[in-house]
Amino acid sequence: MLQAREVNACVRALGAMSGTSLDGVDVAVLDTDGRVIHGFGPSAYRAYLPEEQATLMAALGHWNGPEADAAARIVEAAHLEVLSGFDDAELIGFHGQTLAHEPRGRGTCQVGDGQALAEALHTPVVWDFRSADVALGGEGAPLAPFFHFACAKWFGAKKPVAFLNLGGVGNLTWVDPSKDTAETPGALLAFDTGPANAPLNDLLRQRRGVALDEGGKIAANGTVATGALELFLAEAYFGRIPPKSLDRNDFAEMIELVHELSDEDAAATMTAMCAASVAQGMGHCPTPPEQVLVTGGGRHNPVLMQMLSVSLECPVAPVESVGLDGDMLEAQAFAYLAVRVAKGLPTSCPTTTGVLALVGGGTLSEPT
Ligand SMILES: Nc1ncnc2c1ncn2[C@@H]1O[C@H](COP(=O)(O)OP(=O)(O)OP(=O)(O)O)[C@@H](O)[C@H]1O
Ligand SMILES: CC(=O)N[C@H]1[C@@H]2OC[C@@H](O2)[C@@H](O)[C@@H]1O[C@H](C)C(=O)O
Repeated sequence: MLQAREVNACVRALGAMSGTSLDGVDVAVLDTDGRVIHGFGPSAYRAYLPEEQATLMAALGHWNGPEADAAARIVEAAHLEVLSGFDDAELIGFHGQTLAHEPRGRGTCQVGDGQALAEALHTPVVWDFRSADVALGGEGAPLAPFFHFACAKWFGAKKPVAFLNLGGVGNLTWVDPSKDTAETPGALLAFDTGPANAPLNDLLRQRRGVALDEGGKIAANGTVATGALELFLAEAYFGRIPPKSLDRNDFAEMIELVHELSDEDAAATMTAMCAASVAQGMGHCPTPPEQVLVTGGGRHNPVLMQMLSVSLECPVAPVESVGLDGDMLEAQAFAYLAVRVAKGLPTSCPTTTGVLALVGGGTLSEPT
């Protein structure tokens, strides 16, 4: 019987995240009772090979069929490889790879079989974190907010702060740590801000065969096209009241807005689009946060960080400034959420996903 089910037990959990930028699998150990963070453990990263990444890319938008199956096998093999390097986890939180996300339509689809991983690793696995939330009327995303609340408590925040994740898609969590728990009404507000790095990555892959604008060097030599930026901000998504979420490719057509621009101007404009969507989203925060703590790969881009600093009305800093690891925060989040699921605790609430009631999303698969 999994010790995690004992209410007060601290569990050594391993979280695994394969995000929308499709670059690889992040894995991190977290010690937690599902409420309080007791400690952070080792972490690892397993990049997808170019041919694996191409298969994952081709599977985006496929809810099932051969493309989705091929993606699932890659996701399972990559996770097995990296998770096998850890031998003392009592529980694994396995997010899988999102191929499609349409919470108000067909649902949400993360591929990778958690039961197969539980068997291969001889360890219980929590997976399929998003379906229960969507079934109860929620967006199914973002799910990291309850962990963000625990992080704010962990570093001793006393006033509201915001966590901003800049991966393929951007998401913001406003946290009031003076409230007792994440479940307390008014403690959290969360939503996807807009596209973050994915559209620029896709543009540069098409035009230059490179995966990203390393260090923002291409954008640094460009000029922002204000007309394209204004057209982007006129998208209906930005007028929607949160909670709200996005699929990776919901803004794929924004490449059209920059298609006549040079690589440098297009990169500068797309970087500005990311920053401007965050600035627009900040207006939804119940009170201005004391600071915005940036996590995810976008914090490695100084041009993006500078644009955020200029356009937000509060200090902006990477999460490392409060002792957290911005490359592993999402993996740690799914370790945390796995423990909550095992203990029957909720993982989302009306103000994080728009779900009708507190819901604990996830399937617990024990090895047979
Ligand atoms: N040194 C860097 N310079 C510029 N951009 C970077 C750098 N490092 C990472 N990035 C950007 O961050 C992306 C990866 O971010 P991250 O790993 O947080 O995404 P993800 O977790 O896959 O996405 P999501 O959070 O949407 O699921 C890269 O694809 C790239 O666009
Ligand atoms: C459907 C889906 O996979 N959404 C991801 C994606 O990547 C960032 C943003 O969009 C966020 O909503 C979510 O991931 C993070 C880990 C979350 O659920 O908090």
